[in-house]
Amino acid sequence: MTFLDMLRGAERQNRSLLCVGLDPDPGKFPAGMKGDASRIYDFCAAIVEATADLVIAFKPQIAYFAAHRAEDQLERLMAHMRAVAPHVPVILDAKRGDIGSTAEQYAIEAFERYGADAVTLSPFMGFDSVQPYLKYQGKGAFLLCRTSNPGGDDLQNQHLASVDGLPRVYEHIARLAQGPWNLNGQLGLVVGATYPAEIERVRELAPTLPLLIPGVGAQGGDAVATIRAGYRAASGNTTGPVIVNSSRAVLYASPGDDFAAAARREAERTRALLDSAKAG
Ligand SMILES: O=c1ccn([C@@H]2O[C@H](COP(=O)(O)O)[C@@H](O)[C@H]2O)c(=O)[nH]1
Repeated sequence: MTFLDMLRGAERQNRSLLCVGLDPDPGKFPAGMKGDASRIYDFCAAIVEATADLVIAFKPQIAYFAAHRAEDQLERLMAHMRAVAPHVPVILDAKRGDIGSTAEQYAIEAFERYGADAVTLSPFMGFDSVQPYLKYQGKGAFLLCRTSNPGGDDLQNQHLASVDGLPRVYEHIARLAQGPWNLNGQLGLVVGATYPAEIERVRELAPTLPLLIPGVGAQGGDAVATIRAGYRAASGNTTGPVIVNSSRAVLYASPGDDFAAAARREAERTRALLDSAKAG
């Protein structure tokens, strides 16, 4: 089954557009675990178990594991997600981007070592830096397009004088991903919930691509505006799904031992908000 099939299946089965991001920070764990990096797996596994029926995807952010020498815990977590939620795709947020030979190694890391269904990539180094990931049939690759941080303006919002129509960089990325770069229909785009107008523009330029949209919750992105800008009711397989990520707001909904139950409540609340915005 391809990443896109899984995504559509999880959206249907869990009636959700919410992706729970797994950004484990031991400094924010509840009292019994606080500061203990050896409990990263336990913390994330509890979140996964509490939200497995509420999400369209999970998105572990690799930096939060690597920074604590916890790659082995990420491997265990990937296996756990497969066991607890086999219908939910996992997007490894790695933001890789390097020359082809190195990209081949990063692709092995994402798809063979961790068994991810999709990965996030920087398109900055061009198509040959993306191509190695596309050799993995059915796997997804999300290119950073219009990111959620204010500094995204520094490059992504600049005009490209060398391209017809003087598009902004993020518009050019969207066109490449919808068109010539998308050899086997594996590409998607990352667009920040903090910029609904740009989500709308990207949706216009890339109508069939899945959009991974971080920035609701802790970054203050507007969930309702996000859905209005990026969600289009499905017509067959030609409409690109939207995947709205929230990490810290879900993970740290309570500082106490009830963190998993609180995460579930926050995930339910966000899922309902996204769902209600589809109607409006
Ligand atoms: O443009 C981007 C691309 C990726 N991210 C990642 O998403 C989560 C957001 O976490 P929150 O706690 O919900 O703010 C995090 O892993 C980022 O690395 C992003 O925020 N913006």
